[in-house]
Amino acid sequence: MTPMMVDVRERKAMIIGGGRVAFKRAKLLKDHGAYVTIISPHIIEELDQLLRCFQITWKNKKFEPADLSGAFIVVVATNDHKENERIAAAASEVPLLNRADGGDGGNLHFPGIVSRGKLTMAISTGGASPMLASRIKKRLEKEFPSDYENYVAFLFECRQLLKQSGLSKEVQHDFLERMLEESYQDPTFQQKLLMEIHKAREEK
Ligand SMILES: C[C@@]1(CC(=O)O)c2cc3[nH]c(cc4nc(cc5[nH]c(cc(n2)[C@H]1CCC(=O)O)[C@@](C)(CC(=O)O)[C@@H]5CCC(=O)O)C(CC(=O)O)=C4CCC(=O)O)c(CCC(=O)O)c3CC(=O)O
Ligand SMILES: NC(=O)C1=CN([C@@H]2O[C@H](COP(=O)(O)OP(=O)(O)OC[C@H]3O[C@@H](n4cnc5c(N)ncnc54)[C@H](O)[C@@H]3O)[C@@H](O)[C@H]2O)C=CC1
Repeated sequence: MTPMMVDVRERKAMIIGGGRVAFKRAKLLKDHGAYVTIISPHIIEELDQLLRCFQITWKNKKFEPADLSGAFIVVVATNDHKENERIAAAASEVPLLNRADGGDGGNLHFPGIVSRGKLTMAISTGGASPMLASRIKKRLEKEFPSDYENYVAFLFECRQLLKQSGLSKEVQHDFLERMLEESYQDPTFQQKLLMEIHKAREEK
């Protein structure tokens, strides 16, 4: 498996199954702007609440191949292995196919994810130990607390400013390196560096 980032905005995502795994995938895909449809004769309470809060379609029925029409991504997440096999075979033409049960035919695994604004860390063990992925995820969540996203936003702002600055590549590179020094996690120092970049741009 090759790690990649996929843009699912305004793409059709079909999730077959209505349990805990379906809930996790529906939330993730909806958060990233996909049009999500759940196909399952039964859904858990958390999923029911998610449907009420967000625009997610629920087809209260068992899977049929016609359900896959126009799908960009299919998540096979029923608790019936034979049924999962049948769905995966019917979805062979769908660009992205995930099998929550790890069975054959899929070309996509969901990793453990830690997001801090524009920073994304994804952990996959390739089926060796999802629990290890979960442990590593918890370690990363501690190492990068939720306010780390502000620092990432600062880095983004600096880099955008530099790219439009007309400053020489060498000077840009110096700033790009400097902004990674630990002191710039402090908002006061961030402001100082932003002002320095503005000044360098004006004096150019
Ligand atoms: C192939 C994959 C499916 C996919 O790509 O969707 C898959 C498959 C299966 N998982 C199973 C079980 C568990 N999965 C977890 C946890 C996570 N599982 C995740 C991903 C993946 N799991 C993909 C591979 C990625 C990889 O290997 O690293 C994580 C990383 C991301 C996420 O799910 O969001 C998330 C951790 C991060 C987080 O916490 O966010 C736990 C632990 C827990 O819940 O604490 C258990 C119980 C312990 C155990 O069984 O090991 C079973 C057996 C089911 C059964 O026995 O019925 C199968 C089927 C099989 O055996 O392959
Ligand atoms: N990726 C992961 O993290 C994990 C993956 N798994 C795997 O994912 C699968 C689903 O796990 P859970 O969500 O915990 O199961 P679950 O038992 O909570 O839910 C299964 C859902 O499938 C639905 N379903 C059954 N037959 C169907 C059909 N023909 N058409 C449509 N829907 C149907 C049921 O109504 C139910 O909503 C399991 O096969 C398991 O092997 C399980 C745990 C973790």
